[in-house]
Amino acid sequence: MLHPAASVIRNVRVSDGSAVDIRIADGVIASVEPATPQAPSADAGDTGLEIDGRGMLALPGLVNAHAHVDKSWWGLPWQSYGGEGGTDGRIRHERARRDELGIPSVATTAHVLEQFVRHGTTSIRTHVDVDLGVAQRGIEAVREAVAAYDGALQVQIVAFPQDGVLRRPGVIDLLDEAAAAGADFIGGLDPATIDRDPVGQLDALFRVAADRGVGIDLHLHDPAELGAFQIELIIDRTERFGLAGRVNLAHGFALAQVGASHRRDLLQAMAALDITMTTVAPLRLPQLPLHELDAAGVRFGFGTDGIRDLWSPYGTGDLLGIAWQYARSSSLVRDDDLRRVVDIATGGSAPFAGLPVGRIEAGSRADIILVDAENPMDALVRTPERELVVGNGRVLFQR
Ligand SMILES: O=c1cc[nH]c(=O)[nH]1
Repeated sequence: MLHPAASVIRNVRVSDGSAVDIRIADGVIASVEPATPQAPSADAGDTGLEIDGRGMLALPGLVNAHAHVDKSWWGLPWQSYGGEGGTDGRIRHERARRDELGIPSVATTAHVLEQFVRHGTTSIRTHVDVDLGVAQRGIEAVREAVAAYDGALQVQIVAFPQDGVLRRPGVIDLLDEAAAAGADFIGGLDPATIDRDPVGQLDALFRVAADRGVGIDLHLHDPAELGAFQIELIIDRTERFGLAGRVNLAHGFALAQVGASHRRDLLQAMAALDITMTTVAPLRLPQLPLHELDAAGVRFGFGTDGIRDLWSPYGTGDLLGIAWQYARSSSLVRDDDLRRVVDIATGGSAPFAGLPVGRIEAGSRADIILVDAENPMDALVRTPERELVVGNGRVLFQR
């Protein structure tokens, strides 16, 4: 894939409203200077493209902190959902149909990455199914699809036991193998309702993570008190296995469903161990409360979840759209809150994803998007098209 380098993006506005030129060298922002009237040359020259930003708003690249890039049918004809509901119903549907669709594959993963990129995502944490059917095949396909970006797209891999851990003997060994082979995290899934053995699943996962020196990023859909009980088990093990700062709770619906005082206790304990969260801002459920997470110091990021896959046909790959959904369904209207949501979406509070914080400032990785918007709040509430997407100083998409 040809992604030409950019040497300067002239005449863009940054979040304080000032007009600047952003100079880029070796994938990094070299300087942010007051805009000069100079006309850009269309020629890439030796150092890279000079791009006219036409007064648009520059934001750091979006961070998609919870994705499933391995399991989409994007690029294939429409696939009608024919499975049952619920987590286990969707798992069975996926396993019944993925082989006939050639999932996982490099080609379908490449389609998903392309959708993320054209919507401004430059960093991704993706869960990738590891189970008795596909073993490490999904991870291999994802690595190959990502390699086409030659470092312009940052991707972390979570080896994800979508089909369960203890109920499928052999899966824990596959997770161990994935961790030994370089997966950044191992995942887990509803230890109580999928394996029906929360202590057993969590002990097994924490042992592998501690032995292999990787983190844990665990899907927890289980609701209310059942979910909260498992969060307590996770907190306890994070401390005992010495994994502070390396554990993420994906979804964690329970946190928004238990009573305020129980939530406060959980958040305090999570913050003390830097247990982070990712949310896909589910429409039908209460959102993670922004002010309470911020007050406790629990960092969180947004994700798209899987898009157009055998779990659900929904999803466009627009992470800013997920941030919009979160803000809107949390009834956030004040500028400070809207700015904070944009800050989270652009990675301001997601270094937990092991990714550099996105900033439009000298020294930051040159992950930059341009949108035709007045300011970050306007960009969030209108989610305008992404006009330009630059990753690691290279032009990944231009409208
Ligand atoms: O467990 C889950 C949840 C959403 N999407 C998935 O692929 N798996």
